[in-house]
Amino acid sequence: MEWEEWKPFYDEIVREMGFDEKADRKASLILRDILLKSENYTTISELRKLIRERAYVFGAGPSLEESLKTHTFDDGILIAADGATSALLEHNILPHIIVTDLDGRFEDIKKANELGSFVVVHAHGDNIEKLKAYASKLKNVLGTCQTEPLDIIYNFGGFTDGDRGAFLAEALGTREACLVGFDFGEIVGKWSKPHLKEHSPIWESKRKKFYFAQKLLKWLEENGKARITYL
Ligand SMILES: Nc1ncnc2c1ncn2[C@@H]1O[C@H](COP(=O)(O)OP(=O)(O)OP(=O)(O)O)[C@@H](O)[C@H]1O
Ligand SMILES: Nc1nc2c(c(=O)[nH]1)N=C(CO)CN2
Ligand SMILES: [Mg+2]
Repeated sequence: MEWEEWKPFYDEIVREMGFDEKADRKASLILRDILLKSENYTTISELRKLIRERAYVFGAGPSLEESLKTHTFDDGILIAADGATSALLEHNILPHIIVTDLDGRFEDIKKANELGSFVVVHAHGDNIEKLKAYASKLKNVLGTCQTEPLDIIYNFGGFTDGDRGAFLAEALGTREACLVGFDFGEIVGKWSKPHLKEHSPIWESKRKKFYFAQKLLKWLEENGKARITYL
């Protein structure tokens, strides 16, 4: 998704969610500084080397568990949205790429990163403290933002960790993005937040996030090159 295509979605998201666009822009500059200082950043060309015809993108919906029990996922590149990383690790599956705004279980993200997962870290106005605490502790980080892209900070489009995973798969050039554990609906999967012990009824801000995630995935289905499928 190009910047001009993303901007109208972003404007609506800022309005509806009540985000501070200036803080989002500041977060992007902060992440850039951290990555430049730590020299731990990577580029889209490095990630493109991993690409396969099929990408599996794992969301944190309740159906994820059953899918992990019944499929091997050995015929594609594996992209985990944030909290889904913990579920994959529990099933001894290491994602090639993790897409996160750093509000998942950091110990699991760090463990996967040490074992070889690339981490796509998203900067926004509400995770500046997390960026400062964690971004320099990772290696092989690709930075993303939701404001104008910078030299080493990319914007492929997409809002939540899950739909950004699908937009990343498209940007990497996969032919098919198969979405696993993307249930949306009324129940939030227990991997979505470190404090959740069980799958939980949806709360208001999450409902809005799911609305935009679905709207963006519909756009991708209609306008992207990759075929979007659901498991
Ligand atoms: N029922 C569901 N429960 C949880 N995640 C889901 C569900 N259906 C789809 N997903 C996708 O899986 C992704 C899991 O990411 P996660 O919830 O960890 O982070 P997030 O996008 O940062 O959300 P938040 O900002 O609310 O923490 C979501 O972004 C969403 O796109
Ligand atoms: N400013 C801001 N931006 C975001 C936020 C958020 O909570 N605040 N959450 C996201 C992932 O769901 C993506 N972008
Ligand atoms: Mg997250």
